[in-house]
Amino acid sequence: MSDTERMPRVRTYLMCPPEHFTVEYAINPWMDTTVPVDAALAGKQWELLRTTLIDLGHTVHVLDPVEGLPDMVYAANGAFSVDGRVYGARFRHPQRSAEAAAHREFYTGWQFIEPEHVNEGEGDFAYLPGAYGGVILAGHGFRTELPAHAEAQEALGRPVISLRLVDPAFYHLDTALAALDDHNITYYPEAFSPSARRVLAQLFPDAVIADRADAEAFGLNLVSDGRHVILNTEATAMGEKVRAAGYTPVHVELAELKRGGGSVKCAVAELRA
Ligand SMILES: CN(C)C(=N)NCCC[C@H](N)C(=O)O
Repeated sequence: MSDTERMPRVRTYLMCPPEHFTVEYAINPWMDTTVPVDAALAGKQWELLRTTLIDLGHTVHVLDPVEGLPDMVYAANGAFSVDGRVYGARFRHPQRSAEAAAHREFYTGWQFIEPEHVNEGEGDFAYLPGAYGGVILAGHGFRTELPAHAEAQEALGRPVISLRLVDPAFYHLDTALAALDDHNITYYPEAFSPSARRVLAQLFPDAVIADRADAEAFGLNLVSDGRHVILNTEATAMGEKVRAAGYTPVHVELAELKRGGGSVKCAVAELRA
């Protein structure tokens, strides 16, 4: 399919500025507490991501950052919304647990479902409205626990496909898989268990397949509006792969946020009213 045939869909997003961003604890393999973070640079890169989304025609809401919650910039982890219903997050690590309340407050007026099980919002859940009548892909193995998948299905009324992650470097689903549009995905197969790989190959035969270098460059941690695929500047090869599949890559420098173990997608939650 050529680039001109891909139709973008206007989105509404939620982001949280890295005002209090530091790497003062290590809860994933990417975090190194011995190298100081350049907070000013992180702020500039975050702002460029925000304005890129706005320039593409999308709406970006901003969540107030809370002092003492340095990972709050990864706004995708705070909840997961589908058609006006919001399944709240419950963080695996105590360092992040207070973020859930800040997100809950943001969703005042939405139908909010309080979770019983550990889950890290859009970090481990992706929604494809055009695939199989609307399907949720869900990761488990490192952060989100398996019973949260059934809880999300009950809360959101959409089938949830459970996918087991097996490589600690790719500890959230959104480090290893992304929705490119309403019905297709890109993913790095080796991040998943053999059974999960079979499930993905069966459900998404036209998926764009990424390799380890793409995943390590956080090239799968992307945000797509169905046409424009926003990914970090390091992920050049991944950009070419999505271009070959008919999408338009838009690269944004986000190196400072990688220091906390995240990139574009982690910093952006989609609000599906
Ligand atoms: C793509 N990823 C991994 C995310 N969705 N979130 C990033 C979370 C980073 C944070 N330091 C943590 O380890 O929780």
